[in-house]
Amino acid sequence: MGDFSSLGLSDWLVKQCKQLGINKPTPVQENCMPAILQGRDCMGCAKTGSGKTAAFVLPVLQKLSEDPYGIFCLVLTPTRSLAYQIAEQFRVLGKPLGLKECIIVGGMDMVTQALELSNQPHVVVATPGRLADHIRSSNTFSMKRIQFLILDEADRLLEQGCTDFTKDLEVILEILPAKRQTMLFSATLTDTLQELKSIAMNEPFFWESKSETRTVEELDQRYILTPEKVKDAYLVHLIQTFTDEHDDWSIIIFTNTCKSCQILTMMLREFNFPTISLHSMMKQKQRFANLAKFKASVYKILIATDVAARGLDIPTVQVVINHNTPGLPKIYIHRVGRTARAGRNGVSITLVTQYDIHLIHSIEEQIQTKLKEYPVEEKEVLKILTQVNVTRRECEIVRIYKVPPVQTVCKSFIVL
Ligand SMILES: Nc1ncnc2c1ncn2[C@@H]1O[C@H](COP(=O)(O)OP(=O)(O)OP(=O)(O)O)[C@@H](O)[C@H]1O
Repeated sequence: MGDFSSLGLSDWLVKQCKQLGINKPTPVQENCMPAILQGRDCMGCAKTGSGKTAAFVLPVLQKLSEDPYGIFCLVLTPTRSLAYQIAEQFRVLGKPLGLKECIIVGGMDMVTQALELSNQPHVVVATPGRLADHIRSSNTFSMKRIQFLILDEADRLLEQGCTDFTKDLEVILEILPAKRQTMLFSATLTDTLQELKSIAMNEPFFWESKSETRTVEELDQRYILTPEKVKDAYLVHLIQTFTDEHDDWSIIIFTNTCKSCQILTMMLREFNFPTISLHSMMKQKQRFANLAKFKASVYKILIATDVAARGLDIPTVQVVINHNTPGLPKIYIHRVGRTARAGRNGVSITLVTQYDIHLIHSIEEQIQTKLKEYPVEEKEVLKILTQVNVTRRECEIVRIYKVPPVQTVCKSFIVL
C-alpha cells in the first residue's frame, strides 16, 4: 500500500491527514483518489467504516486549492446528522485553505441558510429536500459552476423508500452544469447500480472492495432467539451485563418505529441506564443535542430508528443491538456498521423472534456470513421478565396519557 503523496495529494493535505492520525490510505482511498484527481467520475463501494468520506473530501480539497471559487462542490446525503459529519471533515481537513462550507438541511432556519448560500461557500453539504426548497423559492445563488457533485449513501438517495428523494434530486440536477465530476459512494451500491450509472454521465471509474463478505471481519455478529414477549427482558439483561463489565463502551440500539424508540428509552431510564434517543419525530435541535451528548459519552446508550443507521461515525460504539430484525439485509449492513469501524473491534446482537427467522436467512445469504448465537443465562432473564414487562406497560401508559407513573417499582433487585 502506498502513501497519500504517491496518490497525488499535495504536501499540505498529507500533513493535515497526519494531524488527524490518517497516515496510510485505506483501499477505497488508494483506488478511487487517483481516478478522481485525474478528473474521472467515480463510484466507490466499500464496507462500512472504511474511509469513504476522506476518499472524496481529500481530492476535492486538492482541486479546490488549485482553483478556488465558490460554489465549487455539492455533497448530497440522506440524513441531517450525516450532513454535519461530512461538513466537519471538510472543515477540519480544509482548514489551511480557509474553506467556507455551508450546511443546508431541514429543521433549520431557511433565511439564515439562504444568506449563507448567497455568500458563495466553496462546499455545500445538503439533504435533498431542503436544497430543492431553496432552489424552488430563491434565485440568490447559482450552482451553474460547480465542479463536483457527490452523492454520499448514493443508493439510499435513489431508492424510493419512506422518504423518497427522487423528485428533489430532479430539481437539483436540473440546475447543475452537465460538465462536472460526479462521485457516488456507499457500502451498498450494487443493488441500484444501473440508476446510479446514469447520474454519473461519463463512463465512471467503478471500484468495489473485493471480498466474499459484506461486513467487516472485526465485527462479531451474533443473534439471540427470543419470543416477542421476552425480548425486552433480554435487552435489559444485555445492557446490564455490558454496562457492568465495560464502563467505557457505548451502545446503539436500533428499533423500527419512533414510538418504540420513545418507549424503550423511557423503560431503560426507569432502570437507571443513561439512555438517550434519536428519531424523526424529535425537533432538529433536540436531535443534535442528543447526538452530541452520546458522542461525548455523557449518555452511553442511544436508542435510534434507522435515521441513525447510515454513516454515523462514533468510535466509542462497541455494541449494536437490533431490537427488531431488519427487514432488508442492506439496512442490517448499515446498522451493524456503526461499530467495528476503521479497524476496531465490535459486537452486534440481533434479537430474533420466531417470525423473523426467514429475515435472518436472507441477511446471512447477502452478507455471506453465518450469525452465531449469543450465549445468555436464560434463568437470569426469566428472573427479571415480569418486572421488565410491568415497567414497559407503565411507560406505554405514561407515553399515551403523558402522566408520571403512579408508583415506581423498585428496579434495584436486578442482580447479574
Ligand atoms: N486512511 C485512514 N486511516 C485511518 N483512519 C481513517 C482513514 N481514513 C478515514 N479514517 C477514519 O475512519 C473512520 C470511518 O470513516 P468514514 O466515516 O469515512 O467511513 P465510511 O466508509 O464512510 O463508512 P459508512 O459506510 O458507515 O458511512 C473515520 O473516523 C475516519 O476519520
